[in-house]
Amino acid sequence: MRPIKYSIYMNIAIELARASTCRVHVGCVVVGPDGIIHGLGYNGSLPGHPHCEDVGCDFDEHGHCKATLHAERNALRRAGEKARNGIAFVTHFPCPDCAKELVDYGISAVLFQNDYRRSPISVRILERAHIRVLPFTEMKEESFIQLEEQIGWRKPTKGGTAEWTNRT
Ligand SMILES: Nc1ccn([C@H]2C[C@H](O)[C@@H](COP(=O)(O)O)O2)c(=O)n1
Repeated sequence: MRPIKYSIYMNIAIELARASTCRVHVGCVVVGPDGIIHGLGYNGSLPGHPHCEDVGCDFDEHGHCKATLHAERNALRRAGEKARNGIAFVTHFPCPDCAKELVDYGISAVLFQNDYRRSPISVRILERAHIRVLPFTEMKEESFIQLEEQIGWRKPTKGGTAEWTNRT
C-alpha cells in the first residue's frame, strides 16, 4: 500500500471521530490486506440511548465511560472476516476490551495517533497476539515497508531500496 494511503486512512479515522457524542472522540478505520477500507467506526451511545454530551458520561470507578460502544468494536463489526490480517488505524490507544476484539478479528497491526490512557493490559494482550502496535506520528516511509514485510503484505526486500510495486 502506498505511503499516502496511510495518512489518508489515519485522517479518515480523525475525521470520523468528529461524529462521536462522548466527551472523548475516537475514530477507527479497518483496512484489509487488499488495501481497502472494510470498516469504519467511532465511539457512541447505543441506538435510542442518550448521548453523553447531552446527559454526561456514565463513569465506572476508574473514570471510564461505560455508556458507549467503542470505535474499534464498531469498525471491526462492520469489517467482519475482511479484518483478518488487516491494519486498524485508531485515533486513541485501544482499551483492553478493544485489544481483545482486535485480536479476535485477526488484526495484524494497530497504528495509533494518540497514546490515550495506554493500559499495560492492552499492551500485553496485543503483544501476546504478536500484533504490531505503532505510533503513527513517528512512522516514516521505511516503517510502512518494514511493517508490510512483517505482516506478509509484501515480499521482504533483500538490502537495497524497496520500491512501491504494489499500486493499490
Ligand atoms: N481506543 C479507544 C479509547 C476510548 N474509546 C472511547 C470510550 C469512551 O466513549 C471514550 C473515553 O474513554 P474513557 O472513558 O475510557 O476514557 O472513548 C474508544 O472508543 N476507543
